Amino acid sequence: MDKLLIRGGRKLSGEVPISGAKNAALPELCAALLTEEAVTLTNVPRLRDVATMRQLLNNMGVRTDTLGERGGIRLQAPDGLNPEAPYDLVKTMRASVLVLGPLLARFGRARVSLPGGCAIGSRPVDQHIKGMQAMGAEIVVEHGYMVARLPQGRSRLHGARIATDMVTVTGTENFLMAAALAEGETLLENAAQEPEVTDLAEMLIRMGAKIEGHGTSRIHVQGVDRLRGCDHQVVADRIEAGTFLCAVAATGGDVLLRCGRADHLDAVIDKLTEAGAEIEAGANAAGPFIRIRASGRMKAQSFRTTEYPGFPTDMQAQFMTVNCIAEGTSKVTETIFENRFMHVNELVRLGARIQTEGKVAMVEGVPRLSGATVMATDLRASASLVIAGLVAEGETTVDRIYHLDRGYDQMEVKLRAIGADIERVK
Ligand SMILES: CC(=O)N[C@H]1[C@@H](OP(=O)(O)OP(=O)(O)OC[C@H]2O[C@@H](n3ccc(=O)[nH]c3=O)[C@H](O)[C@@H]2O)O[C@H](CO)[C@@H](O)[C@@H]1O
Ligand SMILES: C=C(OP(=O)(O)O)C(=O)O
Repeated sequence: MDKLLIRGGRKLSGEVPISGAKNAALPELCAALLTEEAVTLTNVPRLRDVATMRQLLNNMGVRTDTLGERGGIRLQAPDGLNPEAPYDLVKTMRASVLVLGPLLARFGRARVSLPGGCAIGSRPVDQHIKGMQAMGAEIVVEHGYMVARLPQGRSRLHGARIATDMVTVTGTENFLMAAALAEGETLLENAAQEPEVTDLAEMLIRMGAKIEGHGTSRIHVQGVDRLRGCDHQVVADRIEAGTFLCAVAATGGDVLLRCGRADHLDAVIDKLTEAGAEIEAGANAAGPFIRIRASGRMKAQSFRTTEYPGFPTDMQAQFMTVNCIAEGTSKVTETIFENRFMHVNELVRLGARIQTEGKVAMVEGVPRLSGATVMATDLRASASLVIAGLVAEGETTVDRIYHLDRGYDQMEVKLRAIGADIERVK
């Protein structure tokens, strides 16, 4: 099993290219199921989750070809494929649930394993099921699978008003894909406004879907009879960009994030600026960029995770590490997932002072952390430990980094290029 070995204490400087977003690429790979024509995605990040999604699609009969160096993937989903997502593939990646909407919309049936619980909480899919049922699907859960089909005599889902009990990102994405090919109009209330949802909607519109209101909490979809192929570039990963911003805020330095979208990271950038980092957003010939300059100790920042455009839960762990070595005490409240403080005990092993009670972590900043062996428990927890290792005195080993590889495109290579002393060991 791979580990990361980090010798802390170096400032970071230089340029980092930001990859395409995992959370946009995954639904967009699934959107290729909606048409028999070829779909080409570019800027797809090199991640374990992307490989798993490809495997899942290949297993159904979708052809996927890698194109060149720029993260290009061409997909073609023929008629008559096997609309099944087996447990072995689904268990490693919750985003597999995103095949449900497109399979039902195009083939009228799907058999998708329930994703099950994971390190950050129970993560049920009841809203996905409720929404598909509102669009006319019959769904039973048996032997750990969602077995979905259209009633006898129907060949398409129908439009519906879907108001979810909470804002759900993959739920909204599943409904968007299903509604794009349904008969009639769908109204999504309480829809997720995350940039990845908007990027998927833009891809679907390129495929011929009729969607309005994406990027707001009310999305209208007028279903069409068929969708066509398209070319689409995956939006930049705001969470990868935010993670590098936190790394520089923690270590100090001057780094430019190429292709980073500051407009998708307002809540994080506001907090980092209040903490004392200088952040500039702009654009050059290569596209948008974010530049961060940081020196000395940051000032601790309290925050509360909420849906976009609020502070993202996927940045909570990384910002907590910044708070661990900042001046002052901060209160971090996690409102999205029930169990997303798994990094706390590991950060404490590095010398952090954190107390948790339910959804709240109180972090008392300390002047320094000291290297130790720590264990990654989930994707963003891993990133928070890497940042902690970059500032800790001495050597830190981060074990179980397969979690990190699910969602970061060569993180250690990018960090080394800006001066970090970090290596992957087997
Ligand atoms: C692949 C992907 O895009 N993953 C992101 C997506 O996950 P994901 O789409 O799984 O997260 P959701 O937005 O659905 O979850 C929000 C909350 O709703 C609950 N819920 C959700 C659906 C449902 O049917 N029932 C239910 O109870 C969840 O348990 C959670 O407490 O959004 C999360 C919240 O921004 C991010 O942390 C993940 O990185
Ligand atoms: C929780 C995350 O991803 P997933 O929903 O794929 O588990 C994440 O990206 O931080």
